[in-house]
Amino acid sequence: MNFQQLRQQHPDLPFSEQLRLYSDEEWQKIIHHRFVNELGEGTLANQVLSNYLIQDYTFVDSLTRLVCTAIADAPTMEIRHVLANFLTAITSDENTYFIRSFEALGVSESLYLSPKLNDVSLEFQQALSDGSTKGYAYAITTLFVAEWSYHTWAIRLRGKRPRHFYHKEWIALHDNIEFNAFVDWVRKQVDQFASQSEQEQNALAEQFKRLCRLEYQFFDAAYQ
Ligand SMILES: Cc1ncc(CO)c(N)n1
Repeated sequence: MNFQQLRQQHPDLPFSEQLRLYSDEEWQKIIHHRFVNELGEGTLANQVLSNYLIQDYTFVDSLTRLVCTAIADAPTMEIRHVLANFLTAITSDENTYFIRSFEALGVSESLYLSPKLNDVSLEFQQALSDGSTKGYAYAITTLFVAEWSYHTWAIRLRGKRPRHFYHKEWIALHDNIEFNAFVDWVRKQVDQFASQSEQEQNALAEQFKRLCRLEYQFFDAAYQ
């Protein structure tokens, strides 16, 4: 089924939910990934988490660039303000999480500042960079996959109390009042893209699916 057929079958769903449904198979693989389960149980091996965080530190670097271009392309000052606040969060609280975790896990600065990127990370960089060159809607939809998927698995882990701070805080960074409000806001932005042309909608749906696939492959890669 193509994206327009899916929209016709589910005309009452918000655009964000239509996008998600179009990529449901990939989406479920992210939310129920072994990595997520082990994070919640606190049984994730340090080696796996180290592999993941080393790659993810470069992902977050690319993500900050994407947010910068979304700010530049944003249609209003109010939108710039919300995105700038998010940029502050990922360059402060989230950044210090990485640095403290690298220290606790014994990952040296030379390793996390000049890592050897795996294939999924390289593809992710390309997808994020594509996401930042095609205008506001494309950039926001790209950001949306990353934040909404992490938000969704973090909510799923509510009530889990892993012992180590590097497990606990990675969940808390994706389930807290400010972050949840931000994800809600992004979702409402995306819902407005229902008014774009069919051709643009289809491009957003394909980008959404491509990113969902990369998200679970990114988890897979931490085990290799
Ligand atoms: C790969 C990946 N996707 C999403 C997020 C959430 O920002 C992250 N930190 N890493």
